[in-house]
Parts: sequence; structure tokens; C-alpha cells
Amino acid sequence: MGAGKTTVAGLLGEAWQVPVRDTDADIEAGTGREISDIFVESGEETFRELEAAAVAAAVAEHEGVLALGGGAVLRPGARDLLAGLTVVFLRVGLTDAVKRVDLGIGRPLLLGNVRSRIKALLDERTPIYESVATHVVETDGRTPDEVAAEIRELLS
Ligand SMILES: Nc1ncnc2c1ncn2[C@@H]1O[C@H](COP(=O)(O)OP(=O)(O)O)[C@@H](O)[C@H]1O
Ligand SMILES: O=C(O)C1=C[C@@H](OP(=O)(O)O)[C@@H](O)[C@H](O)C1
Ligand SMILES: [Mg+2]
Repeated sequence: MGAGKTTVAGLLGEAWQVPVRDTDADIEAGTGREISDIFVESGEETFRELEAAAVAAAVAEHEGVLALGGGAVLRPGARDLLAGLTVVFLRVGLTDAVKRVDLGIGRPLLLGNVRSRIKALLDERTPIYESVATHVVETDGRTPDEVAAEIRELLS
């Protein structure tokens, strides 16, 4: 969270003139509910089920850039779907992530102590992100435009 997936996906779609999808937006559109409300009212497990379906649908239907939510690759099934695709891990350090997530508003897993929540998630998930990625791009201290430019260069 706060790595810039949603933002950078949009920039890449513009630059490449291809469609962009974001699994969080797909879930919100499909359910008519906000991500935070789904977590609060139905729990994380329900959100993860919706997310797994959103990833499967997007991988099957979509040609272009897809932004995932930060927990989408926690399920082995989602990781299997990404095999063979170009997957960019946007790496973010604790300090920059905390600055970007705006107190965690709209990101229910960050509620409480945002810094310690992000640290725990980074520690737990970084090995998974590294295992899924075909490319890794550092985002600390860089603007979204700079990150998008590096991805364009890497994939050209
Ligand atoms: N490289 C960056 N530098 C500074 N701010 C960024 C950067 N990338 C994204 N942001 C900002 O951080 C916030 C979170 O970005 P977002 O794209 O929603 O991240 P994610 O989808 O990975 O959680 C947004 O306000 C966005 O404008
Ligand atoms: O990391 C996570 O588990 C989550 C990340 C969020 O998306 P972003 O990574 O786009 O913020 C969103 O899917 C949900 O709040 C859960
Ligand atoms: Mg996002």
C-alpha cells in the first residue's frame, strides 16, 4: 500500500494508450460498496474472495495494465494466474509508504498505528512480492512519472 500501483498503472496506460484496470476499483464497481465498508461489514475473508474473483476476471478479460491491491498475491491461486505475465513489483520503504497513505484512510488494514502496520506487512509480504515479480522498480524518493518512465524503459 502506498507503493503507487494505482497511480503508476494510470500513467502507463496513458503513455502506452492501452486500457487500465485496478482490482480494487473492479470490486467496488461490482459490489457497489467501498473497500473499507466491505472489510468492516463483511470481513477480510469476504474481501479476499471478491479479490480472487476480480484478479481471475481481469487476467482472463483484460489486455493492458492491471493494478492489483497489495494483498492480491497472498493467495497461491492468484500467483498462479500471474505466471507467464509481466509483473512489476513497485518497492517502497517504510518512510515513503507512511507519507503516501494519508493516515491509512480508505485502507482498513492500516488502521491503528499506520507505521507499525506497514512495517509488519512489508516484512511479511516482501518475499512474496519478490517471488511473483518479473521486474522490481524502486519508488522511494521518486515521483510517479519517474517510476512510470523506468518501467517503460525496462519493458521496451
Ligand atoms: N512515487 C511516488 N511518490 C510520491 N507519492 C506517490 C508516489 N506514487 C504514488 N504516490 C501517491 O501516494 C498515494 C498512494 O498511491 P497509490 O497509487 O494509491 O498506491 P497503491 O495503489 O500502491 O496503494 C497517492 O496519493 C499517490 O498520489
Ligand atoms: O494490501 C492490502 O491488503 C490491501 C491493499 C489495498 O490496495 P492498494 O495496495 O492499492 O492500496 C486494498 O486492496 C485493500 O485495502 C487491502
Ligand atoms: Mg491501489
